[in-house]
Amino acid sequence: MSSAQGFARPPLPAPPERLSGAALFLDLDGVLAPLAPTPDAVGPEPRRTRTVEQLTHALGGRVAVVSGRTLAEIDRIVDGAARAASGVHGLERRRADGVLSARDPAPSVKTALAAFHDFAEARPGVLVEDKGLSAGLHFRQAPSQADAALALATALADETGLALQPGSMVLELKTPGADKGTAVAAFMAEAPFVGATPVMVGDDLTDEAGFRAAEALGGFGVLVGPDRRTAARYRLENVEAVLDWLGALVSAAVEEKEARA
Ligand SMILES: O=P(O)(O)OC[C@H]1O[C@H](O[C@H]2O[C@H](CO)[C@@H](O)[C@H](O)[C@H]2O)[C@H](O)[C@@H](O)[C@@H]1O
Repeated sequence: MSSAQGFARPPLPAPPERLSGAALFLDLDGVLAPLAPTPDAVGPEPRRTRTVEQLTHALGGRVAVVSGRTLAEIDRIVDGAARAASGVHGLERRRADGVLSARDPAPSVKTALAAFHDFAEARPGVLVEDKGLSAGLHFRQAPSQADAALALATALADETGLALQPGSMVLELKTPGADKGTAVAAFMAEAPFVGATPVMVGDDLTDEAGFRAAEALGGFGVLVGPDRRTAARYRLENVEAVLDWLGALVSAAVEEKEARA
């Protein structure tokens, strides 16, 4: 992005197509799946499922989906292909060996949900998402409500102590205490991730914590979508480019294994 757009640095390059000893942390919406009008409109897609399966195999299991969605939603959308996964912005996690852990939901998530439902009732197109550990207020289909939604969510965050997580045409109030960075760090302390180079791939503000964690642990972030102020070191244009790049990583890992055999 140019200095005329607010900061001065060269455009971010595309990531390398060969990564030895990498661990991949993949965001879901906007990275593995194109954005859709509503959360429910995103469903399983064979190329996505195959790519996550092949990558997991090629990297010896060092792949996790790290999403704002719940684990149940991740499993629905990637059709069970993600062995390791973290849901609700780091608040719940399934290790590669299947062990589950989650924060206790803050009781005030229910207060936020009630207020979001009251808000949505009077505003066609606004949707409320109940994720247990967090409450989401979606306005993709009612963009004129963005300012009012922000005012409500900000006031509720002040009142309840819930963490405000802005996303793509969504505002979430979540149980405090974790983010995608803490999820990446937790995976990296366990088998089969320990000792690998973490690579976080994401598009959203919630992914910045993951980019920073990957950098701090000797790896890097890959931003998906338009360039912006970011902690990521590389950039890919869209979901199609992500799937192509992951496919190239699979081929390179297979070649490397064959050369060693
Ligand atoms: O961390 P992610 O995997 O990127 O999840 C972020 C949020 O994704 C979902 O909402 C977004 O995608 C929807 C479907 O494309 C879209 O309709 C919505 O406007 C986006 O904000 C999901 O519903 C949220 O729970 C996730 O936090």
